[in-house]
Amino acid sequence: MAHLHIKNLQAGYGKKLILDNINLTVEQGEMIALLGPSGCGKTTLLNALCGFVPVRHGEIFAGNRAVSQLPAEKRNITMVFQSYALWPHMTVAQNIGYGLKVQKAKRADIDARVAELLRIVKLDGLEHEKVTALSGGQRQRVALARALAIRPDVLVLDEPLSNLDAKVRLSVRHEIKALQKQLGFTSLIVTHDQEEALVMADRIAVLNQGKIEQIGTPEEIYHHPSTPFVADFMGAENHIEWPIHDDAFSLNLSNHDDQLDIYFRSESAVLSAQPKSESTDFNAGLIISGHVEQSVFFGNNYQISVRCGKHTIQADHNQNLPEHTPVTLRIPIDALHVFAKKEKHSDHQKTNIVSAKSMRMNHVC
Ligand SMILES: Nc1ncnc2c1ncn2[C@@H]1O[C@H](COP(=O)(O)OP(=O)(O)OP(=O)(O)O)[C@@H](O)[C@H]1O
Repeated sequence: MAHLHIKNLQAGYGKKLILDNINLTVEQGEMIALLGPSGCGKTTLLNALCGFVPVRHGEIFAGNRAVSQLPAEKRNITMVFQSYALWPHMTVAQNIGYGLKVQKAKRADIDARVAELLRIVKLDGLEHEKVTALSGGQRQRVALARALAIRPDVLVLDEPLSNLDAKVRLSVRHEIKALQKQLGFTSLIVTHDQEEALVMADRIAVLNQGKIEQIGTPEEIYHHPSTPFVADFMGAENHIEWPIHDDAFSLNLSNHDDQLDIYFRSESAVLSAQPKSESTDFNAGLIISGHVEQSVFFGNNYQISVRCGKHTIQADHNQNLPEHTPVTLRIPIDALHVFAKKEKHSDHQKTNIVSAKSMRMNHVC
């Protein structure tokens, strides 16, 4: 399969501009997940690639072909839809072979390709079934096989797993990933499930309001978010603005003038069920004192809501704690996502955590 190159792409509906200056390269055989909140433009981007939404500006290259002015059927970019979009009156084999039939391929070639794909998606034996007789997971495999049958340059998948129940979803997720590695298809997958993106994608592009905020490997996006939006979206749900005039919070910083936004995950907060004391190591990161407001069981641990002055901080803990228990939280410097606030009307700037760590700790707030 070919690689995909999207250059300065703008697209929208009527006068409404939805995608603004999208630049993205998907390498041959790579899977990129488009991740972002509802309405940020993920589906619009897939539709623009497939030719269902016109491109206003910019260019799309699939392989070395400029395709953005071609009609949908000439682009060789195929979509797997959330709702499967199978023909209900056709059998599994007829659905899979449909695209080849439209292309007027020879009967024998269609049969051979259909048989190959039935094997690949593990549906052999079901070729004569009506698709209405299949489970959701099986239908999605038919949809995938149908999309792959025509050997597209690029495969795009729009929330392909969201109609499946949780258990089937996990297995189909792994099947698609394994197929992608085995067949080496170039693909873009839309999801708003962050775990799905982390597990399936080679790289993740996080979209916010029609723009790409960050592109990187799952590890980069998870551990090194480059903007407050990405940090928050990827699960660093605790947010404080620094400086904070509250004795419950202590953080040693060398530069007292910094205006910072600090994000961290509940899993990074180390909780001890005792109040802050003389023996607390204030150089050990962000130290927060408070009391338990709520404790919720999550299976492998408890999520504890800790009231700290005006803030409520979420921390994971291995034990249930009664309401009002005094606690101290420690968040290591490495686990803090720190962003310097810039002038009004300009963006945040990522502050290098490593340099924050190496700062001389000379001030306890
Ligand atoms: N056919 C349409 N006509 C006008 N506006 C549309 C149309 N389709 C989508 N939009 C608008 O475009 C914006 C982006 O929609 P899009 O479906 O691309 O978002 P999304 O990120 O895929 O959202 P979701 O995760 O909810 O599917 C939204 O504001 C939406 O209301």
